[in-house]
Amino acid sequence: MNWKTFESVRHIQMTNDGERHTAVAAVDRKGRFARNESSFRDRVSDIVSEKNRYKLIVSYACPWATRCLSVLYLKGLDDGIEVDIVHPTWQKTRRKRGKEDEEDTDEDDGHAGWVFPNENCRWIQHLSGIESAKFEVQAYHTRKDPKKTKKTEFYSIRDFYEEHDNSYKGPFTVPILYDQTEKRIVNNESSEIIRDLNARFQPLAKNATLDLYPESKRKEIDEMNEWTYRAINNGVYKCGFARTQEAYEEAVEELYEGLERLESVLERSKMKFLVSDDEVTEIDVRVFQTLVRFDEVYVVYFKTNKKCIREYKNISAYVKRLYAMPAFRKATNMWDIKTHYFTSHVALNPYGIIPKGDPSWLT
Ligand SMILES: N[C@@H](CCC(=O)N[C@@H](CS)C(=O)NCC(=O)O)C(=O)O
Repeated sequence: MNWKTFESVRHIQMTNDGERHTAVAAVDRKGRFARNESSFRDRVSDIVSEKNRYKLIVSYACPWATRCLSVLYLKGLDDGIEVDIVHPTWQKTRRKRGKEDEEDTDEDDGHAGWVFPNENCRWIQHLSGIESAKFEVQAYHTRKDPKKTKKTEFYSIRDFYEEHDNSYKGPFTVPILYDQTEKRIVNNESSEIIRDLNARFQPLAKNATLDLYPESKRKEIDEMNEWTYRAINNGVYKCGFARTQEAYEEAVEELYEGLERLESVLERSKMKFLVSDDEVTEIDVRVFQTLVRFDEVYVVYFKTNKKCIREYKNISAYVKRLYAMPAFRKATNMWDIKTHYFTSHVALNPYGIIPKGDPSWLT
């Protein structure tokens, strides 16, 4: 066990004392998880026809990022917008000045977050330093074309934020929509990125006729976005990152009320998707990402164990229906999902053991 590294990372994951921090530390005085507002909120104002001017930086593990990835695949934008994928296990994000090798991280900097390993790096070590706790690096996790960024190379997601604003203290989150011409973060808020992917890249979209936010359904989608975000998408995090029994119980109650409500919406409507029988919309994309992770991760890790998704008749059939669609399937990588949650927060799972689970019900 490397106690020095472990302690510095644990400290920063548990406190919010003005140092660079992660979302895990965002709690209020009552121990309730209080998510930070996203900070980069420019929108893509013109219609984009230039290939690979923008890139989307994601983790397969993150439900907010894979929202964007599903939309990118649904719209057929995979040849028009580049995608960079980070490794799911958080690492120290600051390397010693002048050192190229990511093993050489700055011991005095406790921040841990998303990184792109070198292409010759085969394993990522758990931050506990325990020898046996190491996680494979796939080619898709490795560092991407350095010429497209302002600095000579980027190692961590934090590097992208600090290129943009060196005084920014985090959290250094994905997804990021990055402008490769202006070399800047345009937006880091998934609910806005999916709207821009839906509407602003039409000349590059192979499936431009699909409208995920159609005029006639906007009111219904907005209304559903509100309660599903509060109770379900953000609700699982409020359960998992709660620091008092009271905060946890409040969050669990709200979460399961939300799931019962979703179950009855699907029971009553008998439609294939949430607000339409023939076309998927953004509400399906948003809700799916939480539901598909629920039984494999949240039930154990976030203590949302009153009921599994596979026990809900209508919700489980709905998740399976979406999972059968290539755009959803391609954006779902269960290895990255499980590896991230169980190996990144040293304060919550110090040994990085990944529970077995069984996602076979999805197919
Ligand atoms: N509001 C953001 C939330 C994104 C977010 O919380 N991403 C998490 C991963 S699931 C992250 O990157 N966290 C990094 C950190 O906390 O340091 C969005 O919806 O885009």
